[in-house]
Amino acid sequence: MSLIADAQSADTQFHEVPIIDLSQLSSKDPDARQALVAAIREACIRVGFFYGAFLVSNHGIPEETIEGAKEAAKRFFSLPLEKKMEIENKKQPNFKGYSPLFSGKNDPYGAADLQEGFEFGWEPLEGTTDEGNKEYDNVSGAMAGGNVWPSPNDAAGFREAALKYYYAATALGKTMFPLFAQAVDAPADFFDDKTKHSAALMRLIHYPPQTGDVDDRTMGIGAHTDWEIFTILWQQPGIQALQVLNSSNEWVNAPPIPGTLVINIGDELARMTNGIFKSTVHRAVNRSGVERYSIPLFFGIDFNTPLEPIPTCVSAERPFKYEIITAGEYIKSRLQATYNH
Ligand SMILES: O=C(O)CCC(=O)C(=O)O
Ligand SMILES: [Fe+2]
Repeated sequence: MSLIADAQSADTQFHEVPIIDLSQLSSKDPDARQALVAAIREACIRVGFFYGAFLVSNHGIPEETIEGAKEAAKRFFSLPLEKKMEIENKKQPNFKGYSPLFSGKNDPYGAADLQEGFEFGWEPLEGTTDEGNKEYDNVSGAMAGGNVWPSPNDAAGFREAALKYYYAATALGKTMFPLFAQAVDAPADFFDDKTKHSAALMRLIHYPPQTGDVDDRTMGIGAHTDWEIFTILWQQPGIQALQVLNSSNEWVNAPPIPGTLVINIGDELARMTNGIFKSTVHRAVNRSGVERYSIPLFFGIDFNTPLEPIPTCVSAERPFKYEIITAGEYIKSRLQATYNH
């Protein structure tokens, strides 16, 4: 069946987030590849979220890299507020840096978010090679501007640990673009010329425990969709916080599952697929009584690239329904709406 016919006949109800085994991510076996592409297509049409499971192989983000980033985040967030505010995101043209508690409001109809975060994009790390990213250009367009970091005197090793995770997660992400392309019947290399510069933004998030006398409306992150092509999310083991909205407006829990990462579609890919792939609403609330950390990597197409339709996703009966703007213009407008509320 064609992609559009598949999308029209799909049952878009779900009561759990599907698990897809990505161990065969780089397999050259055509049958294994086809099965994987079909599973991704089905999950992205129906749910917009899946757990990428790595039952046989590791996902390429070593446990010590995850642990290093989480520990670095812990140390950074425990700094005095005035230190963190020196690199406040609102002082930067592209909202990189630190966002304090209640500074973001992801759900315009909800309360401000009970979380603090630190956001950054690609930059080289001395003494390592990151071959895929040599052409990176962060000087032009809507998202121009580099990263800001806490002083090494305050947060020794923070930048190194954060960038190490970033490289591992973007390397994994690069292997996923061909899958998403094939899942919409586009050539496997469809995203290659649109992802030369790693327009991936990584966020370290700290959710204080939300206990006692708290407003029911308060969320760690209010109901929202992500903005890029897809997100790779690491969530702290053992704590239920993330929830995904189904088409009956019920919140479906997406607890952490060991050996998996959560992968979800963002608005850029929903737009490029003309709504065939879902950018699904989700939220997180930490009522566990203990601190929670999570690390999303939001992997978009290059900021100066327009969000144009993928040809297989439009037809005479299904014309493109979005205004064409660049990825950078889109991301910048979402950042402004979230932090200048
Ligand atoms: O912390 C989580 O589990 C979700 C975070 C999230 O949805 C986001 O930052 O966009
Ligand atoms: Fe999100």
